[in-house]
Amino acid sequence: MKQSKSQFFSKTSDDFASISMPQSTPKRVSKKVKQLKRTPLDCDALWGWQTEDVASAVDWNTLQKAFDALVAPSLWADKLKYQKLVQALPLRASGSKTPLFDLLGRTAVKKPEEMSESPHFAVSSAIALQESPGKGRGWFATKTIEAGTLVLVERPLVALLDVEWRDEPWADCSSADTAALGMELAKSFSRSLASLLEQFHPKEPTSISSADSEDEDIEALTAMEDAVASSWKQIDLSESAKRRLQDVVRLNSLGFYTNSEQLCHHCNFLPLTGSGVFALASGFNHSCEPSVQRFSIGDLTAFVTNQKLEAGTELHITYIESEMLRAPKSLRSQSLNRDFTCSCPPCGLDDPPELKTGRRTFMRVDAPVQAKLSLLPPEERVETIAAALQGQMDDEEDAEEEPPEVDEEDAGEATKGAEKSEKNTVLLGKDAQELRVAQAMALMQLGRWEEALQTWRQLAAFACHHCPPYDEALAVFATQAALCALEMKADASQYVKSAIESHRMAFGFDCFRWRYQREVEESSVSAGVKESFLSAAAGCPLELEPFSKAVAAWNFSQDEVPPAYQIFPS
Ligand SMILES: C[S@@+](CC[C@H](N)C(=O)[O-])C[C@H]1O[C@@H](n2cnc3c(N)ncnc32)[C@H](O)[C@@H]1O
Repeated sequence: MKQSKSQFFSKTSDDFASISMPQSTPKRVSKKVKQLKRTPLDCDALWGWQTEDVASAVDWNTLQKAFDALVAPSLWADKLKYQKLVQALPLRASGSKTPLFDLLGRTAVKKPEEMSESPHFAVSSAIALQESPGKGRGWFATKTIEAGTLVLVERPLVALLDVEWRDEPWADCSSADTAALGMELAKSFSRSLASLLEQFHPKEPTSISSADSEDEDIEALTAMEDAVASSWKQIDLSESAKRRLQDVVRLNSLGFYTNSEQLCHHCNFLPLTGSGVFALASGFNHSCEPSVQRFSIGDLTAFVTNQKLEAGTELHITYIESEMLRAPKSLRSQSLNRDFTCSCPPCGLDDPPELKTGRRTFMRVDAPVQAKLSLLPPEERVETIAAALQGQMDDEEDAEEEPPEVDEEDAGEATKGAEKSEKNTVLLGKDAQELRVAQAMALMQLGRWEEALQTWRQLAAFACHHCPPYDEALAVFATQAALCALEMKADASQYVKSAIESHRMAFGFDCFRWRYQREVEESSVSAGVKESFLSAAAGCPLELEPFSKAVAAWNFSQDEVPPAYQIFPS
């Protein structure tokens, strides 16, 4: 199932309805955290390419070959460490060689010949870091940028793979990923890194806590705090400066996930999942109407515009999942759980009254629910999911009750409402999408191609109507729809075209065949259909259309577009 992305996380933020990947059960070993030696990071030696056209400047061929070699089974069996990943995935590009500090507004002290061997980033010369009123720094367009433009590819300054800390006794703590990354930062600490991080947000330690201490295992939490304290012990900084740096990690780290939108073989890439602090990407502010989306190849993370941007416009990403962006404001801000209140246009709108009154129960489609569903025979899975999409749950355990979010001025109204209202069950769009994916896959397993096609169309309709333009999931939904249509011996050309074009726009360059070959090979359709699809995709001309035209080509009926969220009883 699609992996949820935590963006500049606070991973505790969306645990009220998390859709997390099933993770391998951490081994409970009570061992001391290994203090691995790291060379202090020399940020003065970091540089990258500044260029007008990032997509053509990057040497994708070399990168793709290196990636394929990395994930080839013989190498894949090794326990991967982040340091190995960095060496294995080269970022080669062209353009003007620019020291990192120059882009951050401080002149680099090193001469070009003293710079490191490999570049750290490739950035568009059409964007610049500037002051963003009320938000600190932000990235702005300095000239018109078209939709589907790659503006930045960057390797993190400091990063860690999740598999590197999953065996720690504190791995289940809600802020374990941030703590692990903070410890990694301490290990690579240097003067130049300190100087670079001075420009990062926040400037002072914050009081917002990342841990949801109510449900935490106190022993594990203490072990984690001890490990963090021990890793910072050797660093010659005040306690407040150390706390600030841990906040810098918490408020600036980005998770990276390879091929996260794919459905048939995403598990192959789980060992590549990690998180890092990026020098340039940490300048992106949040909006619930983001104009930039991202994807990763290992730790190399790329940022692509999803709409045309005029000079002077700020580029935003989303810090929450794209399927949450049309959820009610109170749920979005709960998911965001950050040190700011979003003031984007949708955040100016009020929530529907039924969400302000009474008690609400969320239907969660998280890892345990997904695991339970996957154990059901396909027919039963299809029926169970159909019932769940109508708000019927067998298992009260799969629901999570929450008090309503109430504005002070609505409090009187809400109390009145609570007395008379029944309990509402909320099915968020992101959970409904997970259910539909599981349903469509089960229908394909059963050879019920027509119903599967209808479900893939609904998934695509949701992505087109409730997610930012060219959501990455659209490519996979269109691919699966095409495979079903081909099994039905129906015309699949529109779906193939949509898969190729939406993929090009979401990923900023044409790499569909490279990314999707395996996804298609692992699908449950016949070998002949796989072959037909791949040859149709190879022969499909790339005609990029405006998003509205690309959506119109699907010809969705009104009934096919699922709501952004549902409240039962409706
Ligand atoms: C990853 S940093 C983004 C860059 C940051 N503005 C800076 O000056 O370094 C995240 C922080 O930026 C601020 N921020 C991001 N999006 C914002 C928004 N929409 N409104 C206000 N502040 C925002 C918040 O303080 C947040 O914790």
